[in-house]
Amino acid sequence: QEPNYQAPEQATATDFIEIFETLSGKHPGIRKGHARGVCAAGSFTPSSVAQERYSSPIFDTKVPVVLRFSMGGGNPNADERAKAPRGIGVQFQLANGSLHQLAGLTTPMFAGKNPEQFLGLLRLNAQIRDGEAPADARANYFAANPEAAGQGQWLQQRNPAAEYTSASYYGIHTFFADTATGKKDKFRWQLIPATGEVLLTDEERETLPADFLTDRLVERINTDGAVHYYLQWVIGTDADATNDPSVVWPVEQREVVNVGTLTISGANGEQCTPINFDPNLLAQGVQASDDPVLALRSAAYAISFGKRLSQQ
Ligand code: HEM
Repeated sequence: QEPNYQAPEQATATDFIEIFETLSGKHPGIRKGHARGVCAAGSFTPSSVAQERYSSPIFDTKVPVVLRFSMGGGNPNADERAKAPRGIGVQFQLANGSLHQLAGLTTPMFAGKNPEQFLGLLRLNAQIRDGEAPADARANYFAANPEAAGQGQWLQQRNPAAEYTSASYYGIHTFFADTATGKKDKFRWQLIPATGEVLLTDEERETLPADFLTDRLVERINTDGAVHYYLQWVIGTDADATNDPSVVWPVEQREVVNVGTLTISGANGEQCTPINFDPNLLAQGVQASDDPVLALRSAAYAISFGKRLSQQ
């Protein structure tokens, strides 16, 4: 039978949990995605611009945050020198007792316009690895599913960041925020390191060990005391897609609102271990868009969380 290199018609959360295990093996008690990572903690200080413009309690006052930096994929020993996506999870612990969460990547786009395209790519990667499909099947897949190709191209075009704290992170999906005047802003969030992006040199990519990011994170905080990121909301126009995470908005031509500063002052503890960084856990005043990838994530994270807590 001819192998099928097309995107599947359907993609469920369980399909993803299965393909992550096929690609990365069974790792009981560990996250099924972004398996390798490190906790961090700090605070979020809202900007006065955000306080005036938005009604959400996210911006009421300075709040504690718990974070996790990670390598994409289900391998708990993932090579940190790889030109692969990295992630950040952030939990804002609001004064009113509610939570707000972010989970973003170091790429400004996702590998697919919908879960089906992403699942098809992951399944094909497994087939190619196992010799069940020729390596050039990926080019055929991208010809039929061009939206799945952009993230890999973007990653190949640059070295990964030198530290977890010298990378920008992107929310990728579209969200909506209630303004103080009763309107809605359509936005995508991004976290920009205050001291700028720093990438690995080619030499470092050859000489560093496969695990260096946690050491560098701990050293950075010990040396500098704290690390700062600007949390920015890029405001979309009617021209910008709300439901397609493979498309990057033209940020240079858009209004960018500095909504606050994220400060990281500790790392390598256990604070993030009990957290499921579900990106649909949003504080009052912020809503998810109709992005089908965002919608699917909650179920996948819940399955992974349940398995992790029950040592599966
Ligand atoms: C169909 C699409 C996706 C699936 C099936 C998926 C699945 C998963 C799973 C199962 C986990 C582990 C969750 C846990 O055990 O706590 C995870 C973690 C993560 N994902 Fe996704 N994901 C998808 C898309 C995305 C996208 C679009 C982003 C970024 C915008 C993203 C960012 C992250 C991050 C940062 C983590 C690590 C969270 C942590 O540190 O606990 N994922 N993903």
